[in-house]
Amino acid sequence: MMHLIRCIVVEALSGIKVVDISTLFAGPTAAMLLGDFGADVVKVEHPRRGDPSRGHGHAKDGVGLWWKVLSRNKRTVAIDLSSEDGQGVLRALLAEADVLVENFRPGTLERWNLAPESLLEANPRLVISRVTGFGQIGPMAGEPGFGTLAEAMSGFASMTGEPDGPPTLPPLALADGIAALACAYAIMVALRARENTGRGQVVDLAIIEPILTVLGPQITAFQALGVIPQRTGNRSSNNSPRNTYRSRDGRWLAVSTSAQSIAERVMHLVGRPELVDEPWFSSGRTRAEHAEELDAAVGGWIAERDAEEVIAAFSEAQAAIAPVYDVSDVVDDPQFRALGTVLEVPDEELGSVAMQNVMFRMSDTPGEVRWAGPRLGEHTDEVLAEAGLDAEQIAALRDKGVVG
Ligand SMILES: CC(C)(COP(=O)(O)OP(=O)(O)OC[C@H]1O[C@@H](n2cnc3c(N)ncnc32)[C@H](O)[C@@H]1OP(=O)(O)O)[C@@H](O)C(=O)NCCC(=O)NCCSC(=O)C(=O)O
Repeated sequence: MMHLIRCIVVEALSGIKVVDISTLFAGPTAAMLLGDFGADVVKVEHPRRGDPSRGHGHAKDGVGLWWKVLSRNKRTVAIDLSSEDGQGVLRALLAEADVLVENFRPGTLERWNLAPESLLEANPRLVISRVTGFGQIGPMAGEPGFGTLAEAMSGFASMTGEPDGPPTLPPLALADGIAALACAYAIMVALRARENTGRGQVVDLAIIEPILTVLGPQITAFQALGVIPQRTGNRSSNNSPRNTYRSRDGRWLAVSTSAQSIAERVMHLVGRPELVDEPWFSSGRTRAEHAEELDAAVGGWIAERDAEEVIAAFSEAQAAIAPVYDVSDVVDDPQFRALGTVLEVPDEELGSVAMQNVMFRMSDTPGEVRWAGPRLGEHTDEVLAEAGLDAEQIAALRDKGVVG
């Protein structure tokens, strides 16, 4: 019997149907993370404009590459949600759905007669995840939001960069990515709650909040001690040596000594064991006050050796070091290769497309990238038929421009 069950349940989230009407990155990434583990994700796009992420970043042969990653494992349906007919089609899709992911500004779903209360009335088991910049309540609720604004408002940018330089934004959608992870987590929590209560619910996820979790104890330290984190470049206020250092052959290497044991091994390795006996060496925070001296010791030692020699010596000493990679190194790296991190996914439009694999390995119900982002409206007929519309109804909606 056990054997039979294991054969049938191959994917962790099979049987979970997700309707993703969100755009750009935070909401769609959350839906992608569910699709990676077997949820049936139906991505809804505007019939004429498509998702804006199709046009973001690099394109090959006119095909957006980010889209290929973001919409992997999803089926795509084009529905104009601003039309009454389109709203009816969405309601039909939601009748059998477990999860709705949306990221319109508060008020937009309501304006489209798709208020969460009415969706829950029709399907009380639905989990509705609302991703916004600032949340559903409060003075900024109605404002358009981007991850960039969250990186600014959370305190992240104020503590990032060189001490004498400007506040620094990351060159990627960092707060969106963090919000996406939180959103996927929130949905799993709500699905688990539904097992207890039998009811779905609304999740209010503001992009400005999950990044605070990553920022750690900054609020706690401020309230307790008045500490305001300052920009420290590559240094950390929590430990030292912690920096990037240049080897003799011109490569950059990153060292961290968050653990006391590692800090001690590093100083023995670089020939400065006496520093370990300094009273200030006994904690990361007090080591950080001596970053100048510690960086000079480690940086000087590394500068006299080639990177390969440095890495081998750190490994031998069981100290922590990593080369600073760019993506060309990532796709070539034996560790990532051993993990199967980089994947080639067959694709009708591009032949094949490389991307990062699912985020972690599971021994019994592993995730899988089954296909890359589909064409606009590729699965409209199939998905609407499953929702109970016949071919004539679909053709009529297509003629009106409601679906594509
Ligand atoms: C992304 C936004 C700033 C876009 O703001 P607005 O353009 O004012 O849109 P609204 O939310 O009010 O939604 C209405 C618009 O949705 C568009 N839209 C999208 N899909 C559809 C479909 N399927 N049907 C009809 N309309 C659609 C359409 O253009 C509507 O405009 P009309 O036709 O005029 O009605 C906002 O949605 C927002 O703050 N979202 C929450 C935070 C978020 O997820 N931000 C992006 C993260 S990515 C990021 O940070 C980054 O890229 O950087």
